Amino acid sequence: MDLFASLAQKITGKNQTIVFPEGTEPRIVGAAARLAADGLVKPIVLGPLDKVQAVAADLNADLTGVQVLDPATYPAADKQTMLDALVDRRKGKNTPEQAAEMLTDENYFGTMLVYMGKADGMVSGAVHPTGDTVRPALQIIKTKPGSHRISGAFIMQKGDERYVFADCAINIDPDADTLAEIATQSAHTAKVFDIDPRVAMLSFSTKGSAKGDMVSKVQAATEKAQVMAPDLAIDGELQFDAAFVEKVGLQKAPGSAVAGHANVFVFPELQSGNIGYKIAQRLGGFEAVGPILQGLNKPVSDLSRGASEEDVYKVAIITAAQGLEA
Ligand SMILES: CC(C)(COP(=O)(O)OP(=O)(O)OC[C@H]1O[C@@H](n2cnc3c(N)ncnc32)[C@H](O)[C@@H]1OP(=O)(O)O)[C@@H](O)C(=O)NCCC(=O)NCCS
Ligand SMILES: CC(=O)OP(=O)(O)O
Repeated sequence: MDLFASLAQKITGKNQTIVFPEGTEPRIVGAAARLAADGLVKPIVLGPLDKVQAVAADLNADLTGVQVLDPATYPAADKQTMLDALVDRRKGKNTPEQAAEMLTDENYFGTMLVYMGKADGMVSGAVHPTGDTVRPALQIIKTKPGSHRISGAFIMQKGDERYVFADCAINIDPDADTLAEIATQSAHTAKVFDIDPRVAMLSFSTKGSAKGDMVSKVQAATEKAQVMAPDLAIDGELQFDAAFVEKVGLQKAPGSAVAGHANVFVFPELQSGNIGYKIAQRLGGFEAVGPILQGLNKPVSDLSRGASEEDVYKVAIITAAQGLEA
């Protein structure tokens, strides 16, 4: 069965509530209306009712089943409860005055709805850059037990081909420990999407063909990931051709259980990860679904600002499916 059909089946009837802070953005309103009409999630879109309705009218979208919530007119008692919860969560980090200021930002408001259990997940980032979208989740929702860092993966798919690329969104220059954790998180994400993971730790070097600090970091991360998850197929350091092309894998990394057959690609830092996924998407014709945040206590999903309405719809389905696991 198609990936999204099977996820849609999983969430149907589960009434997962997903909050969309960017409620006046047409791609968001269109996707929320479709998700409600298809009975997949209960969307909450944030924004002034008249503005959301105007966007829906322009799109000819039906808002039946979509809750519109305007933070500006949120009841005073509920706002105070939210503020108290945020002040408590950010104790020692932010003052009450700073917390009140944070709640004027729709991404903090939406994240608090998730933190307080009033929504099961959040999807944002069609308009906001990644940092502004995910910082509230990093500060408030935080990592789940066993995770130390949050990272961002993409499911890349074209026809029957399906791969995981990570980290393409969050950790700018991960150290070896973080890279090892990204590898095990990404293997877990692969399993959620019915991919039997074979994880390649990517570099510009294969098995010592080049030297230097960048290569040593990937080698150390590979060893750490293998220790963290001895049952997983993880190997490195591998160049992309050695990881992906059987003949090249045999030539450059003979005996590797991953080389030539990798389907989970862990990039050494964010420049290569973010550039790599966009090249596969824009030149290679792969659909890029994500970034899916890995390691968070509750699901919050970022979008690329280049996301289409269809991307928003699909990321919301993934977020709701993650909510069932949380
Ligand atoms: C994610 C990002 C915004 C965090 O940056 P930041 O807010 O300056 O980070 P800070 O170091 O000030 O950390 C803010 C909080 O988040 C936490 N945090 C930061 N990165 C984290 C991570 N990867 N995992 C878990 N928590 C993290 C910090 O511990 C801190 O928590 P605290 O306030 O409770 O102490 C930053 O790493 C970034 O810009 N990444 C690249 C985003 C991007 O542009 N991607 C490309 C497009 S997708
Ligand atoms: C994931 C990503 O690259 O996001 P954006 O295009 O919004 O920067």
